Amino acid sequence: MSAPPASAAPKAGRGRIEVHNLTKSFKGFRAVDDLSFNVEPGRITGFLGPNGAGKTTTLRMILGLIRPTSGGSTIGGVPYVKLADPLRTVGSALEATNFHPGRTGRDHLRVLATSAGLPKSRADELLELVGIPAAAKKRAGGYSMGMRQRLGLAGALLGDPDILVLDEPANGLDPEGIRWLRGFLRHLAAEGKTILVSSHLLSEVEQTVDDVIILANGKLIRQGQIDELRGEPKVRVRTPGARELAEALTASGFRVEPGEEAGIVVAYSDNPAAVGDVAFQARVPVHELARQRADLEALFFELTSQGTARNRNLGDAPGPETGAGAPQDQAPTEGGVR
Ligand SMILES: Nc1ncnc2c1ncn2[C@@H]1O[C@H](COP(=O)(O)OP(=O)(O)OP(=O)(O)O)[C@@H](O)[C@H]1O
Repeated sequence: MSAPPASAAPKAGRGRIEVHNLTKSFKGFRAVDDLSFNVEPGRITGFLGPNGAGKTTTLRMILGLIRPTSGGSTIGGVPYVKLADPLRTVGSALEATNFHPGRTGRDHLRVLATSAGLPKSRADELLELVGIPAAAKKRAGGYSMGMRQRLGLAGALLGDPDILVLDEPANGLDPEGIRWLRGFLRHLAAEGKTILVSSHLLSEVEQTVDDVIILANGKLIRQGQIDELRGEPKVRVRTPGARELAEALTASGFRVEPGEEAGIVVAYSDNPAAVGDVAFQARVPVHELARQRADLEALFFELTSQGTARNRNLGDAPGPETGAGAPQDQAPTEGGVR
């Protein structure tokens, strides 16, 4: 019996991206090095790493735009280039600046819609959806970076795909735009879509993402839920009676550790009220009491800048050769929305 067509892939795994041992070398330089991870439906996954870590190269391989040197990736169990209906399966926005400057936003989307066999009316629907209906008649050359980002997102959503792959979608957005994007992606994830967004700043996406995949020098450094990265919840107390409070908290069953300076006690707890109650009962004055938030930016920096993760693009490790990749590195594009 012959294999079922791609569109008959089991629904449960339809939106999952699987990357296995993905490697890309440019003239001997390993831009992506034996990368394996999964991206799950209904969640927003941050694909993170400093400049040059290999994020865009990985996304381009997932989308069939360049050929891996070894390893591979699948979407719902099928490699991108074998998808029966790629535009209705995966939408992507890799380069927000890559629009014909003389073409209006509406025309840009209409061209994409026509080439994908979708009705032209999708163009106006999408411009409305991403909040730039007034940009329909304006030439893309006059768009702000934020408008280009939204137009890129509209292009990615044309085929109402189950999966969205967005490269640095928050770049160039103002705070209102970032907040809008966050809500928009959350809404799409709640509909069950798989959302993979890259960023070189964990702090930029920490309020947006459920899961993180962190890269440095082409290698996987960390993968998991963002809450795991934040670590155990803690409550930080500033008090002139640090020793007494630490003893009282320990006697009440809290695990404590000294703070970064004298007069600070840190209790492992997600319940500031309970910590405050112990201080009150022990008659210890409290000058400040608050949840201690993990400094994810510092953690990200630590994870991606130490030891072997030290950025190879900063000069003290073998770096990439200059110049564009050899022509044989480019795979034929399959009409993906970019
Ligand atoms: N076509 C190419 N030819 C040679 N080297 C390349 C090519 N494309 C990417 N590289 C190199 O591969 C490494 C990874 O680049 P990539 O663009 O994937 O990183 P990134 O994580 O997306 O970085 P950024 O956040 O700056 O966009 C870089 O050192 C880059 O110079």
